[in-house]
Amino acid sequence: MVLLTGGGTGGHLFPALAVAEELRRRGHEVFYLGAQEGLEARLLPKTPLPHALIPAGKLDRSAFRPGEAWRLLQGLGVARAVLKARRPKAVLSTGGYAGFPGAFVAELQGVPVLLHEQNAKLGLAVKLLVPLSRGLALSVPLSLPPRLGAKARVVGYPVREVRYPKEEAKARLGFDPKKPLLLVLGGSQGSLELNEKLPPLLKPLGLPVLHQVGERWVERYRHLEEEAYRIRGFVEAPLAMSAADLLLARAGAGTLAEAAFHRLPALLFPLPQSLDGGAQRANARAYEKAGAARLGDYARLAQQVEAMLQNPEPYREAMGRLSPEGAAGRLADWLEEFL
Ligand SMILES: CC(=O)N[C@H]1[C@@H](OP(=O)(O)OP(=O)(O)OC[C@H]2O[C@@H](n3ccc(=O)[nH]c3=O)[C@H](O)[C@@H]2O)O[C@H](CO)[C@@H](O)[C@@H]1O
Repeated sequence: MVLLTGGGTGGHLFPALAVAEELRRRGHEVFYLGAQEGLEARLLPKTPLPHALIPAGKLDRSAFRPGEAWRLLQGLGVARAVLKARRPKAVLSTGGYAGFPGAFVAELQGVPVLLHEQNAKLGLAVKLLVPLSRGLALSVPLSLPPRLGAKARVVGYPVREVRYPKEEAKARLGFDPKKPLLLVLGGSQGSLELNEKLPPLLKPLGLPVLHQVGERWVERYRHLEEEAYRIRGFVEAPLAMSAADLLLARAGAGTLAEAAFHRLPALLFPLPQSLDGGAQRANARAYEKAGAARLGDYARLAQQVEAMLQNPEPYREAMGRLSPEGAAGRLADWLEEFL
């Protein structure tokens, strides 16, 4: 049995789910440990995965918050009980505050723990867990101090490797299969900036748009909905990315890895440095440098959209070169070394 843990946001949850699926395909038993208040609390009950949801205090670099510390302590207690009952032979943590308690307890008990970092920078949970871990799987090459570098292997970002034929995907989403489709993704929580700025700029273009605004904002933006401009709280990403001809998005590691898998050209609006320490700006620049995406400019958006729709091939090819295909398999291979 392999215990998978990680979440809070989609960027930490979906890679773990991709690995869970791969392990089950290979005949291994898996169990998922997530956080009560994370995205996983909503999604896990819709999967066939056995799971438990625990209290998991949010880790914060800059401040000590007693409520969160108390939840973390409670979470460590529940994680201990889950590990005792399930007796996993290996643990994979994809980080986020949800991925800390289970992996930390496992490390203290001597159970082999593998970590997966999605971004071009180590997150706090991964940083705290790495000293006692047995391996650090990376999405992209990082320069690390030698004692961490010795544990690290680049495996890529595990994505849900499901593609649909483009016209079929458009029809399934209720769009005209013959027209180009723009997809706006604000990340797993939605992006207020994209929600405010993009509709007035995109609507005059008269192109079909699927705009994911975030579950908690869907009522606020419902009034924007039109026949050709659909508002959704959350979309099924493999279907939406198969259908789309151009992506307008933040620059979360997950969204970008999936765009690469789907060879989907992208216009990127990374989170400001102050909100994530610069991870998304670094992600966006790497994709731009590779020729797979452009940084979005609200002042010139119409020209940017038109140019990319007219000549998508160079972007599609560059996205294809960045595709993380096989990452879930490589992580499953590594976990199997401990079984
Ligand atoms: C605000 C914040 O802390 N953002 C971080 C968070 O991003 P966040 O979780 O928002 O973003 P990512 O782009 O990495 O991942 C989102 C995931 O959710 C999926 N999805 C999203 C919307 C939707 O409607 N349907 C859907 O399935 C996407 O397909 C993707 O798999 O984790 C990422 C990976 O650690 C980081 O790079 C981001 O900086």
